[in-house]
Amino acid sequence: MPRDEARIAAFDVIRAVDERDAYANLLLPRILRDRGIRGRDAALATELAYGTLRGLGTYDAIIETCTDRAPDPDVRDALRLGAHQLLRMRVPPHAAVGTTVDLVRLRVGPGPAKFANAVLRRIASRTIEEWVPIVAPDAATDPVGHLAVAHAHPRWIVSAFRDALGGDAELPGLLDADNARPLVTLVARPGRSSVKELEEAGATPGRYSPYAAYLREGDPGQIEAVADTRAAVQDEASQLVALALTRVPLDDADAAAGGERWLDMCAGPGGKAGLLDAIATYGAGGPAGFPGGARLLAADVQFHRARLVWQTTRRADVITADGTEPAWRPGVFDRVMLDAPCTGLGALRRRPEARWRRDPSAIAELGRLQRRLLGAALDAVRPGGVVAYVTCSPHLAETRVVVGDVLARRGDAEQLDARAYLPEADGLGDGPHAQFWPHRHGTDAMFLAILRKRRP
Ligand SMILES: C[S@@+](CC[C@H](N)C(=O)[O-])C[C@H]1O[C@@H](n2cnc3c(N)ncnc32)[C@H](O)[C@@H]1O
Repeated sequence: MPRDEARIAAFDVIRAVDERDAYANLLLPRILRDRGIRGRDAALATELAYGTLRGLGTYDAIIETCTDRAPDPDVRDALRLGAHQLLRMRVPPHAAVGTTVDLVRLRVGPGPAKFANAVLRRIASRTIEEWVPIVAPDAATDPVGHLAVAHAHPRWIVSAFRDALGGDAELPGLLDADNARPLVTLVARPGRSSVKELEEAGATPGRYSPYAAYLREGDPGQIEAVADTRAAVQDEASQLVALALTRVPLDDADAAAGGERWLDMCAGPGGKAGLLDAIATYGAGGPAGFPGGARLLAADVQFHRARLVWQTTRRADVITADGTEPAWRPGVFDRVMLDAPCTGLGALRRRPEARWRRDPSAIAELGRLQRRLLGAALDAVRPGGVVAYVTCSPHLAETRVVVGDVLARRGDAEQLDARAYLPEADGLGDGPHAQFWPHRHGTDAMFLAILRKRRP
């Protein structure tokens, strides 16, 4: 019988994530390439690995109900993989059970295979709709706990999303959007590529960003414009927050004199810097857009991430520097992008295991760093200049609270209505900040606040 390469690959990825904190989105492509797994088998391995990792919380609750002793970690990983096939994929039960038992026999041994067989049969006795009321807290008395198990998210993340959304109504939609594979979105960097060029390579125009194109199938790395950094993979909200910064008018004498100076303070790996570099050089390409002729300095505290920025930009100056101990003179920049280090809770759909790894205790420390960086960004910008504070997280403690605290502490900045610079998108919230959402916009949950430094 031929070896079930797709399931073996998925199992090996799940084991590596569990055992040594590997990143599935880095490891899986390597395993597929090294083992020559392509086409439908590669697609199956991806769905098995990513789907299982996303659903861990739900599957573990069900496995616990179906066992009288805790399984060894390798057996538990196989049971999780089997549970995903039984409960969320259209794999016939006999095939899901049989292939998982074979996998346990191959990778662990014959004794555990018998045990796995018994547990999987119990799991297969109910559908996911029947299991959830059994293993999840009651929805009426503990709605957050219920959603956490039903939609496979840690409870603290569901709570944080509920706070950021301001209620329960949209929560199931948001959690479902996190569980779906995101579209691959490309950016055609203006002056260097065009949406038309990406369309010719098989993509379709994006919904919001004038530079976006969706790639429904195929490897983006094979597209010529992507291979030579004229285009790139970039979430549409990421494109829009960078564009928004360049749209804020600086209608005063300082801006008119000579070209503008821009700073991207936390630039690695260079998604936003790549777009800002192209707009700085060639202009935004639209009637109201920035006309070009600016100079971008891109910095990151980590050398290897600064290197990635250097590889993806053309004209920008790129340095390794700590934004909290600036390597630049204060008050010299017209526009500053601060895409702050954050929990990344807005991009959970991209990294299947990330939700189970994030630790709420990191928020306090990140919050201190975010406040210091935002203070430093305001120091770096000249009076009349603007700062974009961006996070790929909707968590209030990383977004509104940080901006509110920094504004309250210093009297030299005011918040603009960021939504005014994002006319393409609605549903961005009550302002003055803008909050994108996966379930509303099909983008990451990106947050943008725009601050203007007051004149003395
Ligand atoms: C959210 S990522 C930026 C993503 C990037 N703007 C993009 O679009 O590709 C945050 C970055 O901040 C960097 N960073 C963290 N602390 C920093 C500091 N004190 N100064 C400068 N960069 C820092 C991290 O190395 C990381 O690359």
